[in-house]
Amino acid sequence: MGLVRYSRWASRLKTLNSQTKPLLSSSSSSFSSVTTADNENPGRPGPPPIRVALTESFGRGVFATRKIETGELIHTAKPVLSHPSLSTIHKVCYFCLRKLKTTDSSQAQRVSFCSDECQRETKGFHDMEMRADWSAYDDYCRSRGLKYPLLVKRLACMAMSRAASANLLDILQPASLSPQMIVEMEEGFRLLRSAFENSNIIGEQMSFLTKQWYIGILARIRINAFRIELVGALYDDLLSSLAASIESEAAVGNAVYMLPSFYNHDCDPNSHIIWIENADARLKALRDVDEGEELRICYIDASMDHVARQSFLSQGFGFQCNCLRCLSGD
Ligand SMILES: C[S@@+](CC[C@H](N)C(=O)[O-])C[C@H]1O[C@@H](n2cnc3c(N)ncnc32)[C@H](O)[C@@H]1O
Repeated sequence: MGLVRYSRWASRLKTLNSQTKPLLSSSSSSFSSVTTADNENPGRPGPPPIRVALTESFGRGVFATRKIETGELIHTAKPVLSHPSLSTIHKVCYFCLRKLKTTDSSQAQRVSFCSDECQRETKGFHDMEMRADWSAYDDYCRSRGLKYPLLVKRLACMAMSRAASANLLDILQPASLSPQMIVEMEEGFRLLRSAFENSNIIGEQMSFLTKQWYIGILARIRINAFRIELVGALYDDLLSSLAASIESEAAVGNAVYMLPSFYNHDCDPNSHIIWIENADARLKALRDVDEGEELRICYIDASMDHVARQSFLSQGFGFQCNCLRCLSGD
């Protein structure tokens, strides 16, 4: 998924499903780190004004539980899984993806952190990562231009060090995969497993690491991972008014979130997701949203024409877009 760069359609997605039964409450403990200002108690964070419920035709979606105003911060979210791109790995914090102020060329082979806090957060799984030789796995990703296997590697290390459950992503919708995609993933699985085996990590710690697990995680990451492009703090106010039409810098990495993964796509979205300085996501309203209206973001560059958008969504995410803009042929 990527930043929204374009939005011009008038909203017609009104009052969808205001009676729907919530599947997940936004204050649920499984969505730690989701915060917003409470209008009745200014200055005090309250539960965000959203709920996850079934939509009429796109599975689960996110709905406003009250009127939300243009530019309002709906909620923030911390990633449950993140990894820098291989090209930025020595330029950004290995945990939060914040750009590092200085990079020490004598330490070019080592990853760095922006703070002691980020280093502490990674302690368990980073120690596990350091025990194995990842050169063959990283070469496999680099030579094929793959980024998602890096997230699988990190989740595997988190699960082995008990920093996260191996089932962490089970709640997310998986992509349907073609037999050819599965064959291509098998090579990655073999390399991941042998990196652990060669570092003498064996037994119970590795019992979850089956081919089925590896493919299941990649299937979920394929639909739910976000490509992180940082816009920088100075852009925040501008973004509220210009609806994300500002070009951001190249991706610093990829990440998976829980609540943002339930936002459906629209080629004329009423909300968007942005990253200011690190992988902490901010979901903001692009226009006024009524209570009960579904909140949707744009997964791709909305300035593309109809054919290009459908092709991107079909090839990248495996679905045909049925938003109002596409249905109108625009
Ligand atoms: C990131 S998930 C969004 C949450 C998902 N609906 C769920 O139940 O978990 C993306 C998936 O939602 C569905 N979807 C989202 N936006 C859609 C759209 N505009 N048209 C058709 N299907 C859509 C597709 O199945 C897509 O693969």
